[in-house]
Amino acid sequence: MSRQGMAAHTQTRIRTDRFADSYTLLGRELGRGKFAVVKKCLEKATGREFAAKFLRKRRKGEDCRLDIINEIAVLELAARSPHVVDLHEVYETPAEIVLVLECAAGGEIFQQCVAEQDEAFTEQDVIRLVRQILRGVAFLHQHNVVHLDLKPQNILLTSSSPLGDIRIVDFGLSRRVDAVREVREILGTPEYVAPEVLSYEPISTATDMWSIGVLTYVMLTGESPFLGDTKQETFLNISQVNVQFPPDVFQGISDQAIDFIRSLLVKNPRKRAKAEQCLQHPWLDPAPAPAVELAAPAQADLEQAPVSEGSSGPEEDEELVLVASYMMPCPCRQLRGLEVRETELAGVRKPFPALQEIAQELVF
Ligand SMILES: Nc1ncnc2c1ncn2[C@@H]1O[C@H](COP(=O)(O)OP(=O)(O)OP(=O)(O)O)[C@@H](O)[C@H]1O
Repeated sequence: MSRQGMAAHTQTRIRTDRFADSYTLLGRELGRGKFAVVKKCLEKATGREFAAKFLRKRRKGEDCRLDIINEIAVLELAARSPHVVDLHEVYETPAEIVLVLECAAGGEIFQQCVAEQDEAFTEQDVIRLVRQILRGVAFLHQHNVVHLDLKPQNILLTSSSPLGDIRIVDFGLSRRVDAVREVREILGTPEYVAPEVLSYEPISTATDMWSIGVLTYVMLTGESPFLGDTKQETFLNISQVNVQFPPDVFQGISDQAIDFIRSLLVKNPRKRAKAEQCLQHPWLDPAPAPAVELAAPAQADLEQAPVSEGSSGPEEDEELVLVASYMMPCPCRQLRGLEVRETELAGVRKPFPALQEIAQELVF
């Protein structure tokens, strides 16, 4: 893998004492990727729960320690964003590096993306969560870092019921964009990669924005817009921007949501909306209601205002106000599980696959 755009240093002290002396592993795995397994653990000294990500240093016969150092450096840089998972500690053994991360107990948003109607996200949920994803990604982009693997499996929740807040994870493919001149290999997960990645054109912050367009489509409908029966079909759909918004699939979803997705699924990266612009899209940032004279609330009322369980700070308080201004009901999943839609692309595109069918592989 190209090392262009990768950080070579970290600030976190890398501990070489035994992880097991300070942490107890709990229960089953939280998840796994190609070269890592993530397990819940308890810090003995504090009783706090964390997620330990055990990363193999040797992969396919190659020493990949520097890839992990880059992942750590990006997590350090993003420590000030509340929407990126926190890095607590790092351990190293001869074979592995262990990242002790904040535990995002609500799991992957993927579960809700493919859930039945009752448990699936409503449009209001998606608005709140996409706003948080954009804030996290805008933070990275302001620091010239691209994630390059944004997909529902890498967007976690602090809690699932009640629906908590977003934590972005897996910075294994992240790069500094100012240092990347060309990409010699195709990075990312097939369904979410941008056309420029497939045509070996330069990657940029816009590459993540494409993935956010795909992600939003999946969060709202449970369907993957470009997924074909084969990787080749998926790539063809992406490079031709073969995207449909069938009325049955989008029943009950606002036109503004579709407009938002369209602003991101644009072939020319320069014409794609940027993270900061997206945050101002009317779908996410409705124009303020005409000024109405409201009686100022009494101080006592302010002090007793209820706090949302999913709230993690002043930013979420602001969101409560915005969410309250969206009153449109949205039965996003009315047609979930019914027939596959018939479109011109019926032979090419297929509905979102079941969890176990997802190939979480890199493309080379
Ligand atoms: N901090 C966390 N809290 C809870 N679960 C987590 C956390 N970090 C990762 N996971 C779970 O573990 C899975 C794998 O983690 P991650 O994507 O970081 O591994 P990876 O090996 O880098 O993956 P990939 O092969 O897709 O690049 C995630 O999809 C998620 O389900």
